[in-house]
Amino acid sequence: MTTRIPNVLSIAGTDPSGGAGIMADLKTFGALGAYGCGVVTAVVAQNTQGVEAVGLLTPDQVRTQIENLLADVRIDAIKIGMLGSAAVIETVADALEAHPEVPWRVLDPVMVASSGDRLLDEDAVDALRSRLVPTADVITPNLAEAAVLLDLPEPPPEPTEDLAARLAQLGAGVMLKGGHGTGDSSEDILLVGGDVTHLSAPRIATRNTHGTGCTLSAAMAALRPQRDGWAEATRDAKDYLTQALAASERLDVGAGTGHGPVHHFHAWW
Ligand SMILES: Nc1ncnc2c1ncn2[C@@H]1O[C@H](COP(=O)(O)OP(=O)(O)O)[C@@H](O)[C@H]1O
Ligand SMILES: Cc1ncc(COP(=O)(O)O)c(N)n1
Repeated sequence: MTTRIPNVLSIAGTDPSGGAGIMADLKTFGALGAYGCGVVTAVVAQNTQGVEAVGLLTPDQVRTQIENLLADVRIDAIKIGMLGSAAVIETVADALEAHPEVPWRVLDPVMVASSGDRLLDEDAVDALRSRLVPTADVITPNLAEAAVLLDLPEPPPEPTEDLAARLAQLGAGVMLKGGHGTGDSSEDILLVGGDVTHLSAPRIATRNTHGTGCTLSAAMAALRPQRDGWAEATRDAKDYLTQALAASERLDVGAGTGHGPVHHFHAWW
């Protein structure tokens, strides 16, 4: 645990509507006492209704941003979100392997937006699984992403310890998210270093779920340098997200027919 202000990096795609991607990550870092840095991987034209277009950056553009940043700024934790292509996945994996000094790494294996639009090339899943997952401390798949990573025919209905254990065999700790379940509570399972933690929060009745996964993984990265372990950091990250979901109705973003953002600054305004 550090007492200095942590510098936390998001490597992710953009969301001009500010609810997901690197925009959500930087808000989350700021709300949780971390200084935010950002490396853009993709320029995404999206709003609360869905994704209109995806423009991927080249591997060279991504590599140069990371190297230039790390040559100057001490980074205390990294959150990795949308990467888009196998080539960018390889680039980020190479960069992380070349910088073992960055202590904490959270990988959100972003594949599909909450609107259903694809954010990762289909042929990139192998690279994600074999190159990037083993460089992460914790991966944060939702149920659909867990099914893809494990080659299951369809998403399981709820997180289970067995599913989390199979994901952990890919080479990282696991925060298996149950936001797409149906019960009265939203249940997640954290499995790190063989320790299982069940995390439960009341399911909030809202359409404002755009960026929940981004916000959770960013909160984990922001809090890990400020807490004693992943269990404590993840519990506090989920509490922050639950409060941001509960306060989301106070915002007025989008036409109201899509999925609005959560309120990242619910504790301030
Ligand atoms: N309606 C909700 N009420 C409370 N928590 C939720 C709700 N929807 C999602 N969550 C929580 O948000 C986090 C992100 O989960 P999920 O929606 O499954 O991920 P993703 O955004 O990647 O699809 C998890 O901790 C999940 O439990
Ligand atoms: C650039 C970008 N990255 C990730 C998501 C997924 O968002 P969610 O957190 O709702 O799964 C998104 N919509 N856009």
